[in-house]
Amino acid sequence: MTPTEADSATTAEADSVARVALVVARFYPDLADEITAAAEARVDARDATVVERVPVPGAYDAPLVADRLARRDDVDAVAVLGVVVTGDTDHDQVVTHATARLLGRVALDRDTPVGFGVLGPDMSGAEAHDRVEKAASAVDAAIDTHAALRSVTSP
Ligand SMILES: Nc1c(NC[C@H](O)[C@H](O)[C@H](O)CO)[nH]c(=O)[nH]c1=O
Ligand SMILES: CC(=O)[C@@H](O)COP(=O)(O)O
Repeated sequence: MTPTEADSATTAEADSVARVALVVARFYPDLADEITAAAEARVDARDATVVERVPVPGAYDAPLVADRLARRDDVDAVAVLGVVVTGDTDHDQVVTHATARLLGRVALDRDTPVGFGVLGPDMSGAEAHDRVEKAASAVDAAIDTHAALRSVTSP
């Protein structure tokens, strides 16, 4: 292989590595740590790379940060991770539905995949613990959507 061929092969390889940003709602810190570890394992399994990890206080605070990250040229996809647990009121419904809706807007406005890895509503902490892998699968969804976009975008 000539140096020029080697360079273009390296560039093509770099181009195919999805660059993922993680936004982590830390409202329940232990669960957030579990989900982050699982999400980073998914990134590794996909031969992708984490370009940024940004903690936010709660799920509802994630869309603004996801939007800022989705504007960046070095971010191919964003995954938002967190847990919304049921309390005494319907606060969990309000937070989860608003977060989901706003994150959908980020994806469309920024033309960037935003994986939804927020567990809840109608969920206890124990149930969330059992669903850590489901939250982490938002990474796969974001990477797969990035690949889908590449396949349908005109050169
Ligand atoms: N109850 C939960 C929240 N609530 C907090 C909001 O997400 C937000 O931080 C607050 O309203 C200030 O903007 N967040 C979670 O992630 N999980 C919950 O169970
Ligand atoms: C339990 C929580 O973290 C949150 O969903 C809010 O709880 P509450 O409905 O009791 O205000």
